[in-house]
Amino acid sequence: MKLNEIIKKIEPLDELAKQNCRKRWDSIAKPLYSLGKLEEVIVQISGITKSHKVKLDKRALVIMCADNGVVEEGVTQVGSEITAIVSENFMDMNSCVCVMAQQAAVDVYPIDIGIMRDTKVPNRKVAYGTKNIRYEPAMTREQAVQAIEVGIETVFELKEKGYHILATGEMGIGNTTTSSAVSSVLLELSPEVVTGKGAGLSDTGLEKKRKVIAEAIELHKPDKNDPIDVLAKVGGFDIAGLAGVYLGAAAAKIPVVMDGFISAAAALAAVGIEPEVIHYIIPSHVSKESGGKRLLDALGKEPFLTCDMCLGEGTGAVALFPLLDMALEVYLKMSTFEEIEIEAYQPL
Ligand SMILES: O=C(O)c1ccc[n+]([C@@H]2O[C@H](COP(=O)([O-])O)[C@@H](O)[C@H]2O)c1
Ligand SMILES: Cc1cc2nc[nH]c2cc1C
Repeated sequence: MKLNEIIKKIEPLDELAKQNCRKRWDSIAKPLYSLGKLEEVIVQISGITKSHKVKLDKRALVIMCADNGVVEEGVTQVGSEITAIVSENFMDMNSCVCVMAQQAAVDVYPIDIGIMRDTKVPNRKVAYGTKNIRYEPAMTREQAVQAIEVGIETVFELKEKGYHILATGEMGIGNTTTSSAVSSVLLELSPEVVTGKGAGLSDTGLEKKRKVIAEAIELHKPDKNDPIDVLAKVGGFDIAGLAGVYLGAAAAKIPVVMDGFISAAAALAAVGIEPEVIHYIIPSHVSKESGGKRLLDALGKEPFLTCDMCLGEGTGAVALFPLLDMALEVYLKMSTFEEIEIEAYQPL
């Protein structure tokens, strides 16, 4: 599925469906707007799906798994080999997000979009890891587009399987370095401001990480007005794949729940490619990673959850589903003022 054709399919949300959804909320026997963002998110989903009859029965988490050449520079606490190990654990439902997803009835779809060795994870590899951005662009522009298209195709495969809502997740040692680099360029903020410790880096490691990011940006000069250039030069296959998930979801009219820092960096790139995508994205939590809040602010999204999480894998996104379920139950099942009044006037 070609990126250019997908972009053309992305439309504004359906205002009539949103109005009908709002009417239903306003008829429910409770104070107006009293479920706040839980009401708004159901209205958003009705606009995305073009129907006030909102359904969230079938939900899938897409986990883009990939390695990053920049790990050679000592910007992470653990080595690249961990990416493959954790990614294969997804297949055995043996990771934090898998436990959470089972609890929230979310199906888990890990994808090997560029792990550095062969794995038992479904293979959509663009390459065996990216290049080290300190010396070379992470990937070619063609590879960035290919990774985006993997994300788009994944969405359409899941649509075919009947999924009503998607969530984003990723696994890739070193991907907070690439996400920070992408954020630094797209937000026009220094690496100091947007770069944190990722998965448990030391203070000296953090200094090194910021320096490596600054050097990579200086060397490759990514064009902030061209998000594909930014993804190709200082991003990763996982981030590009997730950007494709947002673009694909918007084209397929499927709501997509965004996870933490890496997922938000990918969202910023996707919105840079096609601004209308923003309306199809549902935020979940604010990552504890330094740039997490900055990215949400730039996307104009407020988190539902502030849990100081920074695990990745899609854990924050999956954590939102029980809340979405409660909101939808009230929306679908609660009596209206009219119904209650009629009951109240029934003779005893
Ligand atoms: O999503 C987040 O907010 C987040 C913040 C920090 C770390 N992570 C996870 O940790 C890994 C990246 O950390 P690092 O230090 O290797 O760049 C990667 O597999 C992510 O899923 C995720
Ligand atoms: C063990 C481990 C699990 C992860 N899950 C997401 N990122 C991770 C990083 C590490 C190190």
